[in-house]
Amino acid sequence: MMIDLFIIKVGGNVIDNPALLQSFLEKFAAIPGKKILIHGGGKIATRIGDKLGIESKYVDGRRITDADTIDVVTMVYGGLVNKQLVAKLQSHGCNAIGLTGADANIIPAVKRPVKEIDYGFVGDVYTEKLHTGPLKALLDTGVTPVFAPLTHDGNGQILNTNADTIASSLAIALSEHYSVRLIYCFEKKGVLRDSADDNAVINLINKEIYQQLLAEKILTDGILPKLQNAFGAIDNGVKEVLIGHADDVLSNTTPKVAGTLIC
Ligand SMILES: Nc1ncnc2c1ncn2[C@@H]1O[C@H](COP(=O)(O)OP(=O)(O)O)[C@@H](O)[C@H]1O
Ligand SMILES: CC(=O)N[C@@H](CCC(=O)OP(=O)(O)O)C(=O)O
Repeated sequence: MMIDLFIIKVGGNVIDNPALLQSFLEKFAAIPGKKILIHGGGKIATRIGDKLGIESKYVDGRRITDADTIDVVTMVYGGLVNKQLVAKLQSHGCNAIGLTGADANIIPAVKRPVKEIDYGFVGDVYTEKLHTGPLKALLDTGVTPVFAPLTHDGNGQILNTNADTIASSLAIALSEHYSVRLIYCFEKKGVLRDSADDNAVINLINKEIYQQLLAEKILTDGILPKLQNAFGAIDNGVKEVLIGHADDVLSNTTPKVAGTLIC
């Protein structure tokens, strides 16, 4: 079956680079058919937190989100970044609508239980409880949903959820109705064998190669949640997952893909 829905995630390093963001959004707007954008913005939240005297801490690529931090990320992801992206997409002729996971109750989550680490107001998504109805309705009217990486607990609490996880959860839930290609866009050409060498792209990663790369400690920081989520998607019905450069987003919606294919 042909791919009939593209779910595309764009990370904070792209959003923070005006030239790269501009070219990414132009290309995203040019993708024909149904599509959803999920954005990060971790870098911007860190910078604005710094200005407010609120320090950022990460464990395994996830932000420790205390009471002050959840306010910062709600403002930055749900406000500044989301609305700027929507306005820019509108200027490129893409009829975008900005959402968080709380809107239309699309992404319910639970506050991550405290084990060795207290992540604070970080939400783990209930993939099986996602409400895809409102999204299908928007897609059917030609509107393009743009998600901030925020979820909610149903009791009035906004939660911070890694944007890669939001993207894979939406891709899994929507795979029931569509044939989905999930594309992670960032500022590198793919998963690299040597993170200092931008051209050392690994074209294909299966579970065996993934285990080897983990053992060799080639994967660190933000690439870890990306790959965990990519495999989670593949294992749960998503047809195709790609990790590639933001500039390659348009070609990555065609059969001629660039970057790292996860299988
Ligand atoms: N082997 C690797 N290949 C590519 N990127 C890597 C690798 N190891 C670590 N990284 C780092 O992971 C980062 C991507 O994660 P992150 O900064 O969270 O991106 P995003 O905001 O797009 O999700 C890259 O910018 C890079 O610095
Ligand atoms: C829980 C958690 O870590 N949430 C992320 C959400 C933003 C994000 O994922 O942004 P990037 O895609 O730009 O990294 C954070 O606050 O950093």
